[in-house]
Amino acid sequence: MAPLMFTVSTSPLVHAHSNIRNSVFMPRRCFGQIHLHTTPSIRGCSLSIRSTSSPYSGFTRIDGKKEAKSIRDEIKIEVSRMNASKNVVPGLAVILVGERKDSASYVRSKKKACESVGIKSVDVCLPEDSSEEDVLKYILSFNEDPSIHGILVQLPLPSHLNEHNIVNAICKEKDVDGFHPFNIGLLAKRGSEPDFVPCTPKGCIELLHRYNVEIEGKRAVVIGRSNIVGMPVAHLLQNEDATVTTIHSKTRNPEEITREADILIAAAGQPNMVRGSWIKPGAVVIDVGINHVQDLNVPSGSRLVGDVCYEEARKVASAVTPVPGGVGPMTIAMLLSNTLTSAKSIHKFQ
Ligand SMILES: NC(=O)C1=CN([C@@H]2O[C@H](COP(=O)(O)OP(=O)(O)OC[C@H]3O[C@@H](n4cnc5c(N)ncnc54)[C@H](OP(=O)(O)O)[C@@H]3O)[C@@H](O)[C@H]2O)C=CC1
Ligand SMILES: Nc1nc(=O)c2c([nH]1)NC[C@@H]1CN(c3ccc(C(=O)N[C@@H](CCC(=O)O)C(=O)O)cc3)C=[N+]21
Ligand SMILES: [Mg+2]
Repeated sequence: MAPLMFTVSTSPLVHAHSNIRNSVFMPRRCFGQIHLHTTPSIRGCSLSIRSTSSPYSGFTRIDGKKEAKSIRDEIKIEVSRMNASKNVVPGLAVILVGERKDSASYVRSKKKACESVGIKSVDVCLPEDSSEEDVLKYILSFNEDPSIHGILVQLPLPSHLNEHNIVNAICKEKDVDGFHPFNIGLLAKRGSEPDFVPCTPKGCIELLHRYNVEIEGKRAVVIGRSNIVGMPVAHLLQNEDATVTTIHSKTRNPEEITREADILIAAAGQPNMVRGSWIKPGAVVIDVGINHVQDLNVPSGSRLVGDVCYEEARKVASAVTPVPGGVGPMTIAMLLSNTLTSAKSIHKFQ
């Protein structure tokens, strides 16, 4: 644990406009570490909903693309430091089954990101009708392969495959997605830390840290309870002493619950579900959703939107992540970070 050593204003409420990017309070090198927050930068305020114009002169667009770039720059330095000292190149294996276009595109982004920091990436693309044995064969060989430090099986898998059996086969030392029951168990268990935290949830928390958003004692609401995002991000927030409520598809009147949130994380996969009126004024909103919606005004015929109606949210919230350019790039940066951590741990490099 490496608490930050900044001594800063102890005023409990600081206006959002003091939450400037590039602020001297911005923690550096904070991925994969645990922070002590002494800078409550985003102002909490009354519950009355103002949906006309922003009460904050300092609305912040949380720039995940920029933060991810700076994390990659640091990872690149660490990768070369490790290579110089141990003659080891971290290696990530990605297994893709089937031909989903979105999955293939994430796999390409991961490969490109690996190249940009000097991590070796090995991709295996298997046909849609692969058997469980086919997939397990690759996992078992990567488990044994000393040049591979991280193994990721792109989800969702084709429906005839048992996700549970496949994810469990990844050895826990190379579980850079943090989806193995061992790591999920440690995440959920109080007083223990998992070896790997799932990348998207870790990216969300990292953004909150980097923008000096106070979490302790705040009300956090998570929309979604999936194994990939909703469930682990709720655990992470609770571990940081937020009071956490989870909303799912059976929740009644979700907007009444989201309006109480100081920190709102939307991961439902429902385009523009979160309207301005769902948001408490001054709240910080993290939009995980990646939804392709039809737009005949653009050449591709479709456009990427989040779960949050950004144009409405920016008038009410103090800070919002955009889609694209918010959580997505952070997810990939956290994957690189987890792969580096794994390689360091396997090769006993500090
Ligand atoms: N930016 C990134 O890096 C990533 C983005 N994503 C995106 O995040 C979104 C969520 O992904 P994922 O968690 O995998 O999705 P899932 O479909 O696995 O889970 C969605 C969750 O949202 C809940 N939900 C769905 N509709 C509603 C609704 N109308 N009201 C309340 N809750 C609802 C579901 O409830 P129930 O449990 O009851 O079914 C479920 O818990 C998707 O858009 C996905 O593309 C995902 C991973 C990474
Ligand atoms: N085992 C596994 N691990 C995952 O981490 C995993 C997965 N399976 N299955 C699918 C989801 C989704 N996911 C994303 C990664 C990057 C972006 C990303 O970079 N998005 C860009 C835009 C991308 C675009 O333009 O399409 C952005 O938001 O700016 C999005 C989504 C990882 N996932
Ligand atoms: Mg724990």
